[in-house]
Amino acid sequence: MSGNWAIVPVKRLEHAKSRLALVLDAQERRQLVRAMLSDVLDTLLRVSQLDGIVVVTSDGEVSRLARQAGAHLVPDIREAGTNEAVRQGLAWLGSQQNGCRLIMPADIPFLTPGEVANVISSLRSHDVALVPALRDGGTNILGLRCPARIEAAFGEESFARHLAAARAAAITPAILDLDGAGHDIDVPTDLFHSSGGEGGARTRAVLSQLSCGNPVPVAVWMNEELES
Ligand SMILES: Nc1nc2c(ncn2[C@@H]2O[C@H](COP(=O)(O)OP(=O)(O)OP(=O)(O)O)[C@@H](O)[C@H]2O)c(=O)[nH]1
Ligand SMILES: O=C(O)[C@H](O)COP(=O)(O)O
Repeated sequence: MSGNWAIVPVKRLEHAKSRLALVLDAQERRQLVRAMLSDVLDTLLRVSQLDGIVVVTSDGEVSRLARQAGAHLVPDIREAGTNEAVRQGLAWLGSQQNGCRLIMPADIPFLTPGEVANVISSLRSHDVALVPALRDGGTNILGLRCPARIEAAFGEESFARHLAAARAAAITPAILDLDGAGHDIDVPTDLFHSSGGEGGARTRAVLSQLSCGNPVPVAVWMNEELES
């Protein structure tokens, strides 16, 4: 056993992707979150260096998806945001002296098995690994070698916060700029920038359907955005 685990916090579907409400209705947002989560779990299952995946959620549908994918479920009894959910996942795994924890949001569908393996490898020589979001100052993967020496600080500009926390602990983090893992889908323009490469089959299918099946709202938004 490697002691390497992934932790994926997922909020209730009815609250997910609120920043996409401008262009996608509730059903479309649910459909997109399900596709992205399924792509992330499929990718993680293909990483032989991982012992398992923990999904932290209070949503019944997400729980079913996670179980079908072979993930371990931790009920989110607090529903108090990403960092509290991560803490519940870390607590369930318990502290250990070997291995690592890879913490990531459910909205990075273009993640690849090779990228995950690279993050795990980097934690052989670093206590912390960070994969920045390509666009918004977020952290798309927080890697922690066990026992963890810094805490999750997800949220606005989280990459800078994780960097500062590492430095405060006299840690030089590994920083991995990754095309797949770095692309999260949060705001409407992210819907149009699906990166090339492998991964994200379900998400790409949903995105193409949304752009084909619902051109008006998105086109109107994009047009207004481009004109503003
Ligand atoms: N279990 C759990 N996961 C959460 C919670 N809040 C956020 N998350 C998850 O943490 C990750 C980052 O979440 P956010 O970016 O804040 O939420 P989002 O649904 O992706 O997007 P917005 O609603 O537009 O902010 C995503 O995987 C979320 O599903 C929570 O209270 N509980
Ligand atoms: O850095 C973070 O908080 C997570 O990656 C989520 O960021 P997001 O709100 O940009 O999805």
